[in-house]
Amino acid sequence: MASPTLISDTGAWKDLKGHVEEIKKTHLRDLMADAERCKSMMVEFDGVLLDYSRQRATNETVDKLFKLAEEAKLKEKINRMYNGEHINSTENRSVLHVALRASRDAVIQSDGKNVVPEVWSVLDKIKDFSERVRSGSWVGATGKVLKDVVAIGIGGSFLGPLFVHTALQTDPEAIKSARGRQLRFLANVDPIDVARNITGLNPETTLVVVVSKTFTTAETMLNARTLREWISAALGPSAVAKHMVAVSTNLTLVEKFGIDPNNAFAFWDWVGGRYSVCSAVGVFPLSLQYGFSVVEQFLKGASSIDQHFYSAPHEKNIPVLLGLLSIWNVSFFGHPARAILPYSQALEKFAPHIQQVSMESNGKGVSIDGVLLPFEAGEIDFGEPGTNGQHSFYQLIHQGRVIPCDFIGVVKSQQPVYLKGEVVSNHDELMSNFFAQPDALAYGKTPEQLHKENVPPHLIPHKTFSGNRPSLSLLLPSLNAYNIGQLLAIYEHRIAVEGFVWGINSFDQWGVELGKSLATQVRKQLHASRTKGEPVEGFNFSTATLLTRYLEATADIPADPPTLLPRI
Ligand SMILES: O=P(O)(O)OC[C@H]1O[C@](O)(CO)[C@@H](O)[C@@H]1O
Repeated sequence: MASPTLISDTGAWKDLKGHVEEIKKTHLRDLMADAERCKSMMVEFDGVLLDYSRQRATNETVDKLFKLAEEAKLKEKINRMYNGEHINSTENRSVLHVALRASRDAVIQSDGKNVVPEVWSVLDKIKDFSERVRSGSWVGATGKVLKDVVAIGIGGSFLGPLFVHTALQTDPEAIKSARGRQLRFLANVDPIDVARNITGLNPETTLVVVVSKTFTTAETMLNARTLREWISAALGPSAVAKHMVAVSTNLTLVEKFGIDPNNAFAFWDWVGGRYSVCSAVGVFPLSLQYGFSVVEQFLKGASSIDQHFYSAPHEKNIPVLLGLLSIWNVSFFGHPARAILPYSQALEKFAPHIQQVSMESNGKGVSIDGVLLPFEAGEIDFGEPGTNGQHSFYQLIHQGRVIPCDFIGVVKSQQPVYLKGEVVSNHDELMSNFFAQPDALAYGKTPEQLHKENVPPHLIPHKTFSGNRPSLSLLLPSLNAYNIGQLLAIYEHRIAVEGFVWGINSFDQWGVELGKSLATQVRKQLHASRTKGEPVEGFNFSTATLLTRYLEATADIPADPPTLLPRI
């Protein structure tokens, strides 16, 4: 008999469908009472501790999930990824972000060629160039040191680097090496983002890095042309060569744009945009800001998890366990969302980055073979650092919808504060919440408990918490560059595990294309209406009405306006 195409046709999937009905009869209050069970649900690797005992799962559930992984050929798929096979079949590409952080002597093949030497030749170039800028041996057109950097890019060419930058900004070692320097990110095509990013900057001391895998992304290219104009207007067109550099896979378009390809940092089509933070996309701007040695630690942290993911058995493999538990929550419990709740302000841009990695990867409607999925894949990711989230959306998580939560805690704060006479340190105060929230979700509060506390009867329904709400906790030893790399790789691989088991292609993103092509049609219409007075045509009633209103209300804009840059 031919093997089934869809994972939902397998015996393991059907078995879990039946098993979840049994698990629904249990309560986390009871499951948590079994210390042996809890002990078996703690896994540690390289200082990172995962506790998944607050999942609505038993050891039997986990065994059944491993069977599902077997049916999905998870290990084979992981091996195929590391072996450089073209697992991104709709784009006919290998998926080798692990090669970006492999050690210099590693061998990772793509299309019959070891890609590691190329990776390291770009890393060496980044090290050299960033040291020249930081030391002042590469200066701007007027001879001034380039102390500020604006990185232009969007999506994967922005969110990962922003996450890492935000996390490093308060790390003591990174602070020392960034002293006197600024790194900003211009992503949105909204001119307000341009205004915000150039405010307070002097073109004479600014280096602009255009980051785009394709070098065709409309938002990035318009922002690049805008900042090229900002530099030329202040320093003359010849200054662009000293003040603009690029990161791309498309060096031909980089040169066409007017950037010397010698000042461009390459990466490769086997690096997906949302998996590119460890390529020059992140490493170059971050090295300019923090120095290469700090960024190298970040790469090492990611590499440590890469090796763990590749070699650890499923029961000890943190990304595998996380991925399977997500599948359990999404596909069997039917929970559509996941909250990412780092108890560290330094991780405030982690959830926005994971939103893209997860939702662009796994938000798919067909299997990798193009068969319509009879189940929902992907989940809605959102999150905020604790404790801010507690004062925002936790009400819904505690008493409204069930949202599986990832609690991420850090043992040692980057910036400890102790106040004499306070009961606990500021970090202990933060961590008290990290430890308390998962139990509040798991145990809840019963009407009986409330009666005992003399709560007035009419308030009892309002103050009752059903509990039985799943979460997991990840505890990191600290939050230095190495740990940040670990955290990134854990989530990247977890998301790959989910996609491998669902049987989808987690490495393409056709879903973003339709919006792009419709925007092209609107752009053409706006140009024709503004320059030739052409009426709005070819749109439905709603869009035509809105477009007409927009054009009429801005009819005073000349057809060919002079260059105008923000002045704030
Ligand atoms: O780096 P580029 O080519 O400018 O693309 C930016 C982003 O656009 C997308 O293609 C769609 O959002 C992402 O996958 C990618 O990270």
